[in-house]
Amino acid sequence: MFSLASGVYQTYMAPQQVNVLLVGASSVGKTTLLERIKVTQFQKQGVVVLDDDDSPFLQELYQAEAEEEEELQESSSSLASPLPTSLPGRIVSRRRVVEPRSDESTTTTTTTPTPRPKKGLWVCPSPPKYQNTVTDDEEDEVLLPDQQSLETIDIRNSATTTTKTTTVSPPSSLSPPQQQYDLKPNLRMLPFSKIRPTIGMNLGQFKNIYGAKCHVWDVGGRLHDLWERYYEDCDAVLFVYKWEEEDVETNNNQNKNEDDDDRPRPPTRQEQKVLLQTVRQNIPEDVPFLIFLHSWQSPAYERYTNSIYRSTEPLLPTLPNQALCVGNAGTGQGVRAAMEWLLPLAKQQQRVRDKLSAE
Ligand SMILES: Nc1nc2c(ncn2[C@@H]2O[C@H](COP(=O)(O)OP(=O)(O)OP(=O)(O)O)[C@@H](O)[C@H]2O)c(=O)[nH]1
Ligand SMILES: [Mg+2]
Repeated sequence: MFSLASGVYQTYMAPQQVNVLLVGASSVGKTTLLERIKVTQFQKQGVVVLDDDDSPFLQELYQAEAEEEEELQESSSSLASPLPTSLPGRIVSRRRVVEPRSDESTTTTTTTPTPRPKKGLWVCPSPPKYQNTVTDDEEDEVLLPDQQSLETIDIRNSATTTTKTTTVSPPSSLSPPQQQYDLKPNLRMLPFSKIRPTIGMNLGQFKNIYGAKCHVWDVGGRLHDLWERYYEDCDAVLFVYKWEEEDVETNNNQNKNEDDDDRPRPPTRQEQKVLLQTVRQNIPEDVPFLIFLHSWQSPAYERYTNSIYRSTEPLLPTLPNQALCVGNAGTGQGVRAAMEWLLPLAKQQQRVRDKLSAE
């Protein structure tokens, strides 16, 4: 009887499981991003994925795009006009955006008609709610800091070899000093010094983010030959691309952290692009694909957002389920926005796939 009940639960009521493949070159901050996701406050309910051009949220995006273009025009005449500092993350996607549930403050209707983006790309500023919005008190999906664990699986031998390392709550003096975004109450991210190069794979398991049980596979950059083992089973891809103003070829020495001798040198733009193309070519178009432009210079990041988009134009989305998001794993900037784009869409696409295969 129990097995019948659990079968019914698994089939009809259990949250959908979404497998997210987290890849990118070595030392670009994938594991740091995973650690950030662990301490980020996400919504538990699902959000609705919309295609509808007339949604209030989209109207808001169009408005933001129009304002940004105006700003750009102004800034071309006066050079030093920084972007507003209130945008913790941005998403550019070709087609879909996520519509928060109606109780969210972002669904404000605009009375005046707003022009559409001219570039054919949607620039999505994170709604104001992303600014340190720690509102949900329920804390059941992420382990407390002193229980945090990083499950490392050695994929070179087989998936059966599993080692588990337990990490301890970091002393406050070690935590990154910058402003933190969307941090869960009473949690702190693992300090950078505790994040070591990944030899194998780290698995992050989340009980409920946007109504989905989420598994994040963080696969080490130096083992990129083995990434293909994961392509078939993933429902979404999070590709971390480290963005810097200058290519590392010209400032490699500045990039090297002290006591990081076991780390490979940071990848060049060209190396990252080749990797990105390789992964992109192997992932079907219907699988949501988010490029997370990881900008380490968080405080100056708002000032550079536009130049980031311009200098990374070849990365801009060309496929329907692809998006580009600028963020920072160290501070959490843009992380919530990225997951809010990725997970609901992954859930939706998974349902479409299941339906098609059942027919
Ligand atoms: N200042 C700063 N440093 C960061 C940030 N993210 C990562 N780092 C540093 O970069 C190092 C490498 O980050 P990881 O997350 O281990 O990189 P990775 O992509 O997982 O690398 P592999 O596991 O080798 O593939 C960390 O130990 C940090 O010291 C960031 O947002 N800001
Ligand atoms: Mg790693």
